[in-house]
Amino acid sequence: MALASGVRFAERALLRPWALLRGTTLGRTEPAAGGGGDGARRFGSQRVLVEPDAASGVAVMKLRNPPVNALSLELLTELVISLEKLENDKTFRGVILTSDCPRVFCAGLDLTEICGRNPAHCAEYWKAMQELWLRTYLSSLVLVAAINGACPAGGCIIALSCDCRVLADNPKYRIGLNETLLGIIAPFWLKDTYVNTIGHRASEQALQLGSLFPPAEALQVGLVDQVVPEDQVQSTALSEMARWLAVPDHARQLTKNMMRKATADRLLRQRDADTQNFVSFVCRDSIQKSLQAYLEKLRQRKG
Ligand SMILES: CCCCCCCCCCCCC/C=C/C(=O)SCCNC(=O)CCNC(=O)[C@H](O)C(C)(C)COP(=O)(O)OP(=O)(O)OC[C@H]1O[C@@H](n2cnc3c(N)ncnc32)[C@H](O)[C@@H]1OP(=O)(O)O
Repeated sequence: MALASGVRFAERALLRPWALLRGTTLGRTEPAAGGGGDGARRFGSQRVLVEPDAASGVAVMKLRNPPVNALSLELLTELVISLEKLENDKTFRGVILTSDCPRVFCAGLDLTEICGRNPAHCAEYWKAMQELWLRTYLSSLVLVAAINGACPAGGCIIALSCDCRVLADNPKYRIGLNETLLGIIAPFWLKDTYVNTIGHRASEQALQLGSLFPPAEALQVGLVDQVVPEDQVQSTALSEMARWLAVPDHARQLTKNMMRKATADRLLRQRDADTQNFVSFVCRDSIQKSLQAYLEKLRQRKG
């Protein structure tokens, strides 16, 4: 079949995630609350809850790594595996990605994974980050982010890797790439994703300033597609999903691939170098000090 040979090429180049899996409980299946048939059964892992609806071909994937859905190595691995499972099941055409943690969609990279860790651990962690981005960015499924909480840095990238973003209208739910404020730098593939979404000039400003946009500004700059009252985020995400699923899969998938492949290929061509850059950068004493200070500030700041 002609379908997305480029997507398949990219998928073949991706790591197998199983080796990363440590102490997770993937594959567990349990009846959804009030559910009966197969279409109502949910599955998932400790940190990712998947509620599949076979009738509509849409699954809701909830991040549940309290308190703030920081992207730990385990969460990254479980996300990759859950996504792969849905992609391999031809019943499913779309996924709504949302948070099971109150007030936070995803706090981004788990700073405890790169603070005071050895280079080998940082490298393993970064490879898992690359893997998740590649898989989501090139996913053949329609991905809609239902952003029901704060969405900084890596959380923003999760959202930007989706095809469409719906943000709850709450001034505390800010979204953007604030890396520079932590003294770190967004890698080129993250920058490319930003530019592809909001354009060069807006990215140049927002990346340097580490801007986190409140909902109205996020909508204005094009970081999100809709801002709706908090209690309408899920229903709006479902409506958006219906709009995207009204398009024939093969045409939509090939078009998505055409729009995104060059960006993903840039990372695929230099994954090892990107990992080495990341590791040598975050393992510098000065960067470790800034990250420690930021983490300490977060721990002291309550509310
Ligand atoms: C499926 C598709 C996926 C695609 C994915 C691709 C991924 C590719 C990613 C590539 C990313 C590369 C670059 C990324 C860089 C980063 O992400 S750096 C991290 C930046 N994050 C932040 O700056 C957010 C920091 N946190 C906050 O601002 C707030 O915590 C919050 C999110 C706004 C929530 O506030 P609140 O509800 O008030 O909670 P707090 O009290 O602040 O925090 C609770 C505890 O959680 C700890 N914590 C918070 N954030 C982090 C974190 N990022 N890492 C580790 N720990 C964190 C915080 O210290 C508190 O801890 P305790 O005091 O011990 O309870």
